Amino acid sequence: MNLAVTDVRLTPILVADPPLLNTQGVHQPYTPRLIVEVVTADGITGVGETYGDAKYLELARPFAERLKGRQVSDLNGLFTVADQVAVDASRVENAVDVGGLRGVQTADKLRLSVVSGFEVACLDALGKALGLPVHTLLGGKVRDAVEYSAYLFYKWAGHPAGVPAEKDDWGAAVDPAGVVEQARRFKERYGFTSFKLKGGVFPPDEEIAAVRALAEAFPGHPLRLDPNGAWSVETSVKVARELGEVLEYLEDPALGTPAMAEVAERTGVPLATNMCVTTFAEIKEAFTRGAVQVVLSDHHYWGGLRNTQQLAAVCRTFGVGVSMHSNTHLGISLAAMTHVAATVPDLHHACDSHYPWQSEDVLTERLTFEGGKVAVSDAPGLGVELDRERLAVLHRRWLDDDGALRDRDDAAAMRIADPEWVTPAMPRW
Ligand SMILES: O=C([O-])C(=O)C[C@H](O)[C@@H](O)C(=O)[O-]
Ligand SMILES: [Mg+2]
Repeated sequence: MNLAVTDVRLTPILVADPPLLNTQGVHQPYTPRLIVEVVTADGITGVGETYGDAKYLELARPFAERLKGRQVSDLNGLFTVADQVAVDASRVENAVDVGGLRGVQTADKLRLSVVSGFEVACLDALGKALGLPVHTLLGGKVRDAVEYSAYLFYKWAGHPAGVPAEKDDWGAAVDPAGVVEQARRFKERYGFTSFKLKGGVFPPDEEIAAVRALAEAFPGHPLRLDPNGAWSVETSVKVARELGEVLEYLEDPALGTPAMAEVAERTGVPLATNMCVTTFAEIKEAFTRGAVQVVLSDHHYWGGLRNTQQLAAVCRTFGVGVSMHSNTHLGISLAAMTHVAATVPDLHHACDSHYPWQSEDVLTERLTFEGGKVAVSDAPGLGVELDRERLAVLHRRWLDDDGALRDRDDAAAMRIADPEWVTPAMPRW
């Protein structure tokens, strides 16, 4: 068996995205992703996926060159390769990514996001070479299916008139009734029983009303609200007190560890985060101050599946829960999340996934949710197959773009509907 990497293919693509609202603005009609393929000397191809914005591509290209000749089994070596890839200082100057939706932005974190795409591709190739599923390479699954939550968004029925976009059949959701209707559809279509509402879009009282409406429509179902740090400590405390009884947890109500610690202390409502703890370096302060009770790992920016397992071990040590965060992603990443989540013993919260919002994929067969769960594949590797024709179509879209969509910019998309829109200063409320 020859596990040497002989070729690496990087394919940036643009995938359709509905007009989902968040505190920064609204999703653009197409969003960038990067598909990574690693080919071994034996002709086995492994696939991975990560962010596709220009700054990730810039790093992925020299990374791919350095990977050639290395073994797909040399997973630790991926971090050595990452250290050799220079990050342009201007890429980390703003200190936050996508207006903070992915937490702090550092050179290391950019590198880790790139590593994750290659790590998943190497694990897929290694698993195919050995005839073993990725979860076995990670030590073995402890469950046969992974539970996901419905990721509810306030949304418009369509992107602004005149903007080229794909249509979606979810309709609008801009008030409590719309949110409940969306949740019903999520339940009907996928069987989800946990619901997360992306907040920070409307004044807190409107979002409180939406969560109350969900609690009434789905009694006993776990509910979460995530305003992406849009609230002050006082507002967070008020919302936490009003919704404490019905929330499984409140996600990133306020920005930063000190603010989160104060909210946690004053309310006792469990707080989750994918914003204030996004790197190992941020753990110590947050955990010792009791600022977060659940860390939402994202294998993309934590540096892959094995780093996610390490994060889970640290969380376990401190008695902090762990679950999975999601940005827009395709089936390769859902498969990767499912494999790693299957190996985490104490996963007590349904994971987040944007996947139901993605009508397009690069797989021959979409992954499916049954009863809100994705079955853990026992096929070699990730258990997914790339659809080259679809990949080519979505890559063509990326090639044809003038650059406006190659970097995610929710504020720019919002300005098309509202030319006065400026990214809100935080806290917004
Ligand atoms: O849980 C979160 O904070 C996210 O999923 C961040 C995402 O960027 C989400 O807000 C989005 O896609 O609008
Ligand atoms: Mg979040």
